[in-house]
Amino acid sequence: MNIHIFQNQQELNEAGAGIITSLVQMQPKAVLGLATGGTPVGIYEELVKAYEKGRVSFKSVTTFNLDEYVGLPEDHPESYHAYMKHHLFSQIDLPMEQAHIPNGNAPDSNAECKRYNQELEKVKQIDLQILGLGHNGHIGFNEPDHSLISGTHRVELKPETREANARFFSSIDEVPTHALTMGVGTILKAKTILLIVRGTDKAKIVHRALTGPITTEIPATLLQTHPHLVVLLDAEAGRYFE
Ligand SMILES: O=P(O)(O)OC[C@H]1O[C@](O)(CO)[C@@H](O)[C@@H]1O
Repeated sequence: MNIHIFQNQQELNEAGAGIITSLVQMQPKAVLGLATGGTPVGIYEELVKAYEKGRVSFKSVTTFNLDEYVGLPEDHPESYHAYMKHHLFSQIDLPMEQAHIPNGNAPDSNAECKRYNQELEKVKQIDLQILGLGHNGHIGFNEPDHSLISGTHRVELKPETREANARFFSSIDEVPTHALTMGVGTILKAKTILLIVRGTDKAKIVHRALTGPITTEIPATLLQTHPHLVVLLDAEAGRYFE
């Protein structure tokens, strides 16, 4: 595991975008696993800048998003479809048929999860999986539980996750109760995982996740088993590592 701690957000964003850009430059057909939420926004901004400067092209890249809310229309501003379009896809040359996001509005969630798993199986491996971290240790929307599911599945969001994400909605009642998420098995199969964590409020959980006993009650602890885990922390999130 490689842990890097940055003194400011810009340095972290540039480092994160630099890792992704270098990969795509070396491997134009790279498969990227993408995350949403507040954490990767600055990194996506830097990726767009790199694209605009002609330093990288995404025309042969394939992407798979980690998750999507169940029941939010795709054009709802807080759907992860809308998020990806806004922060990245509309600003780069990635062909949309190469971008995959679970369909949270599919009439049959199980069939949709199966379809997503089949799409994932068509690519041999995700080359680089970007991950944020939930306050309760979730990765993707794999919430703490007695056991975890390997492939894409439907989950009920924990109250603390809905509370944390309520900041993006006008009230907590609008936060969906369920989501579709890639499973931990798929996440751990990625060749490299790039975990990004920011803020004092995540300092304890990221330290616990990366240094404490492995347990499904803190899904991110499973990342300790990954052979190529790169962790980017801001100084606030990294305070217990110093
Ligand atoms: O980056 P945030 O908004 O703190 O969210 C943490 C994680 O939880 C999620 O909202 C659930 O997947 C992710 O989008 C994010 O990586």
